[in-house]
Amino acid sequence: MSDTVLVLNSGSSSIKFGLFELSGRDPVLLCKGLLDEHETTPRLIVKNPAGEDLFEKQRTGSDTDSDHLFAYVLAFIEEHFGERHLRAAGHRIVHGGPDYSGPAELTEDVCAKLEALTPLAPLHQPRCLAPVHTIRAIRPELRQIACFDTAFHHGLAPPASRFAIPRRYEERGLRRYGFHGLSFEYVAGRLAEIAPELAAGRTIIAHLGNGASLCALSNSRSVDTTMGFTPLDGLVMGTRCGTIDPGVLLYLQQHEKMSAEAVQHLLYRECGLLGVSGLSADMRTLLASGEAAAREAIDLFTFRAAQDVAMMATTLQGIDCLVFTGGIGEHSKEIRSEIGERLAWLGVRIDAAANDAAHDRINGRDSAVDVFVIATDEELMIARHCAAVLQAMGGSSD
Ligand SMILES: Nc1ncnc2c1ncn2[C@@H]1O[C@H](COP(=O)(O)OP(=O)(O)O)[C@@H](O)[C@H]1O
Ligand SMILES: CC(=O)OP(=O)(O)O
Ligand SMILES: [Mg+2]
Repeated sequence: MSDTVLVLNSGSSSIKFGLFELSGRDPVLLCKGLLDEHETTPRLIVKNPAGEDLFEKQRTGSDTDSDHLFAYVLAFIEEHFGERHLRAAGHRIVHGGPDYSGPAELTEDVCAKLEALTPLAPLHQPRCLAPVHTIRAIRPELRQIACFDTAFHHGLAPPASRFAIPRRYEERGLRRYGFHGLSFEYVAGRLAEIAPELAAGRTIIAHLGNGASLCALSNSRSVDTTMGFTPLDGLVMGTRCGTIDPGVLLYLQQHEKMSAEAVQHLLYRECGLLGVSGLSADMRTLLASGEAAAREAIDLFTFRAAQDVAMMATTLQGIDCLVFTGGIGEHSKEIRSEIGERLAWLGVRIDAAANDAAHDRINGRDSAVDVFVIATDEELMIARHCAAVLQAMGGSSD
């Protein structure tokens, strides 16, 4: 009887899951799915590893929240993969605070500690922790493991980790943590497989999805990143503002008389591509639109991404390799090309045909920088961490 692990990845715009078999050297995907939270027709979609539909469940009138869809995920696994032994549920937890440099078992105490970090990731933390409670209620004996977005950046040190505020606040945890670590860790691993000669070099990974951030890697380790204390910092995102003059927040509170809650809602949910375009947070919609405001939102997105690549390159004292990943980074040749053009002064040259094909290497022969497109796989990274945790705990099947 082979062992399996269920992986849940709750992002800001999607909830994905995967069931992995743990018998071999690397976890193998058995099925994957999506909890589509569309307002009127929320759905659970399950696919086989080839991407073909296996099952679909629409939430009905009596089903009031995502809990029901998680319960269906567990029931589906029991029905179709019940002969295997589900050993653990692994969760992407966006904020791990200062304490976690690796995965942790989700005991009640650990959950309470992570819940206390909600103000530092209000869009994500409750969504990440909700399935932990649901699964505990249905399968209290099932081991649950947290894999943190922040853990990959745990080695971040001053000055990269520091804000220019009085030291007493830093002692209370006000520092830069960084996020998207599971994605950066996976992509760094893939890059080392595709181009091992670059693993020791200076690499910048651009995770461009609904949330977006850059990571500067030296010797495959994170030395700087654009997200900070919260996943609000850095690049322009779907609905988040990214880096902003803190004076704007004071102005909104003092002169527009906005409450702290209203400012939080504005900065997390109404800014970014949505706020500037007035149209959509979805890059596909903006690229297809002929409206001037949509173009302006795209220009701001690529302008700020290129500016911050230069900032990361300063940390690294140069750049050998640039990697695009995330929904936009993997799928939009226009955005890759526009960011590449803004970085021409750094010697970046993207080859048009290779960029169209979007397969691994996309730089031209005359490029001073190696440029790649690598599809991220946060679920597989979580499954790998869980496999290591379970192995360290020993072969027992509890
Ligand atoms: N073909 C495409 N062209 C441009 N953008 C795309 C394409 N496919 C997906 N995207 C964009 O990717 C973003 C979502 O990224 P993703 O990484 O899946 O999100 P999440 O952060 O929720 O994991 C959306 O803005 C979406 O428009
Ligand atoms: C940390 C973060 O922004 O995650 P996501 O891209 O899933 O919103
Ligand atoms: Mg994501």
